[in-house]
Amino acid sequence: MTILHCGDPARGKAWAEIFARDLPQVPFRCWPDIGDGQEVRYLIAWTLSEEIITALPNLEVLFSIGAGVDQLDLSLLPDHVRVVRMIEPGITTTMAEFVTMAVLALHRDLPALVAGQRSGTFPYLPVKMARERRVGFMGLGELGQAAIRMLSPIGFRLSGWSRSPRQIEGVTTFHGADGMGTFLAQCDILVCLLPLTDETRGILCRDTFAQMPKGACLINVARGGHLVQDDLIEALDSGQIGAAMLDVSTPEPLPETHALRAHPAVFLTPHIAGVTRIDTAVYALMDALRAVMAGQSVAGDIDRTKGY
Ligand SMILES: O=CC(=O)O
Repeated sequence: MTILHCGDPARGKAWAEIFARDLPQVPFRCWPDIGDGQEVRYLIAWTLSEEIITALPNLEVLFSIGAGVDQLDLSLLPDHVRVVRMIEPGITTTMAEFVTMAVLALHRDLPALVAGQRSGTFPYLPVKMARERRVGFMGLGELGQAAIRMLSPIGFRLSGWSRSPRQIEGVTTFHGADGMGTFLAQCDILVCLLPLTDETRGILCRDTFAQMPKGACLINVARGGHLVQDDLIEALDSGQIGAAMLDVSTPEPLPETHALRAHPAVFLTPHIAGVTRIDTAVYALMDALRAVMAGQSVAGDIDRTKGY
């Protein structure tokens, strides 16, 4: 009953040592050193290949190294293989910190201030207080709720949209297709933290931007596939969207000549908002593995029919 790590060798080495100490009954191996492939019941990976899946005929559970699972080609997996995403304090905290930074940066017009520094105009822009700014979250899962908790004491007016109804203290919530228009109409800053599925691909598009207040801002810390990049460029150029902070793009990184790279109203970061931490994720992984071995459900269980 072996667990196989497939990814960054430094992380694999560190985790192998911690497993040997804390969960010695589950041998921990690092790809490509799989030993007897028949023994591997558990795989922890960021992406999948046919070569890996073919080498593991008795695989039972795939653990994602990340919070999302869309980067794993799940069609390679037999239907019975359970998929568990990573829920760990390192990702949650770094994501909440990043979103807080991004919301504050857009709230205080940082892109325009930086552009003003570069051009030497140093514009004296009107200043609003947090209680005058409406921040809306698309996606109210683990990461969205953590960011909301961090932002809440600053005083922003918080709202959220999700596929099915959610109640969160201090947050005005909307759901489903019917709730989308009303939600968007009151987003001065929109934060996307949705899982990427067939339904959410391209959700940040011309039609969505048109329903937001003129000059509203966008933060995408989910996946590049949520955003129709050409629609964003058009919305930025028309002033419908005032500024954007994008931690993800298609592809990553964007080509050097891409219009978003040099756009004065856009901040791009290299998919670094929420980071799986070597020192915290290993304990979350061991907890999830212990629960799985005891036949229990875990918070990160993925419904493979829904994709999240
Ligand atoms: O994008 C990062 C993750 O899925 O954790």
